[in-house]
Amino acid sequence: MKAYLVFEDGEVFSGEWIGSPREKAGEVVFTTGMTGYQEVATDPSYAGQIVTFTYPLIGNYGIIPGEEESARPHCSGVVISEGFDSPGDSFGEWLDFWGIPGIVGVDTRSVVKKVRERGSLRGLITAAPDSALNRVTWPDPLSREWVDRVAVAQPVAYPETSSASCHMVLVDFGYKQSMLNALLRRGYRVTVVPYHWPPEQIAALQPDGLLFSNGPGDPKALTPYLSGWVPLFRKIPTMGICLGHQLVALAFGGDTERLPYGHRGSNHPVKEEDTGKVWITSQNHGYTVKSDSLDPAEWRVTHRHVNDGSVEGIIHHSYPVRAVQFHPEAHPGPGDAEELFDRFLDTVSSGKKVEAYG
Ligand SMILES: NC(=O)CC[C@H](N)C(=O)O
Repeated sequence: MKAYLVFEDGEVFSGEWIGSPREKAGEVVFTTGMTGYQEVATDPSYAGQIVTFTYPLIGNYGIIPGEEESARPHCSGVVISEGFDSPGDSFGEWLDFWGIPGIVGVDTRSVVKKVRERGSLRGLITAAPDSALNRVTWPDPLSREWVDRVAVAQPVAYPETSSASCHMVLVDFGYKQSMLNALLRRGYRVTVVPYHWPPEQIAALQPDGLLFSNGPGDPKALTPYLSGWVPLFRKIPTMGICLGHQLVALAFGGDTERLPYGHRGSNHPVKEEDTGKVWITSQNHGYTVKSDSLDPAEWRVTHRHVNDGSVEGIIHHSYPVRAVQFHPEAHPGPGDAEELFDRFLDTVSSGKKVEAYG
């Protein structure tokens, strides 16, 4: 069956259907990872987005149980150059099962060039391109609906029973499984809590540390939930990742803005300002913390993107709070930055002050 990717400016790309035969709209983004299509599709941060894979062959190693980043795929659709379906564990059948449409056989280089030149654009995967733009309702990234769709509604404890003395609270905006795994692997007991819980309710759990998770949409959609966090940040070692990083900055009066077309992929170079070391990082974000929006008397920028100089990491001078825009848990992508968990958790377990883990 023919499928079409219709951009909001009217340009149409054609291909063949893959996955579920239903029309869906979303922000068209691209990811440059060479592998990891299953992790990308199940990363809750992609909710509301149509993901274009720049790697030309997708589906070639099937679906691998246990590699999901959450219980199901969340993206609105996928755009693929060449698809490969291995019988029995086919990416296309898996997308179909979960109701996600896709288009294959597309000139993805041209799609990516368009998004890079025009900036972030919305699009629609459809079988009827002619009247498509008249009937579409575009998803609103400033809606909290995206986070509500993917985040927990009730607290969940991991493992179910644990004698671990160190307790981490993961404030959930749509966390990736590998973020939770990174904590469990290091022997922590973790409670995942809904993002809308007031800080006092979270403090009552007596966490030794807080992790603010990744998540979909515009961080400013969450600003009503950020008041009251700063006093907690003063006392409890906290790390923010991706959306969590943006929210930590907003909670302290910083500002965020949209990048022209985002950073998504497993090959983003990030420089650690202190050491000059460059890590190759896994990324998936469309927004960024504005460089000059944080008070330098309070904050130091620890990491910057090598390509565009955007802020990739921050640390507070006196509170035990740090945050990174990239994904130290990787999945998909290289583990260069994984040591950040160890630095953070060192501080959590020893009660050391922030200076020790910069
Ligand atoms: N992976 C994430 O947490 C993404 C954060 C935010 N939704 C952005 O696109 O910038």
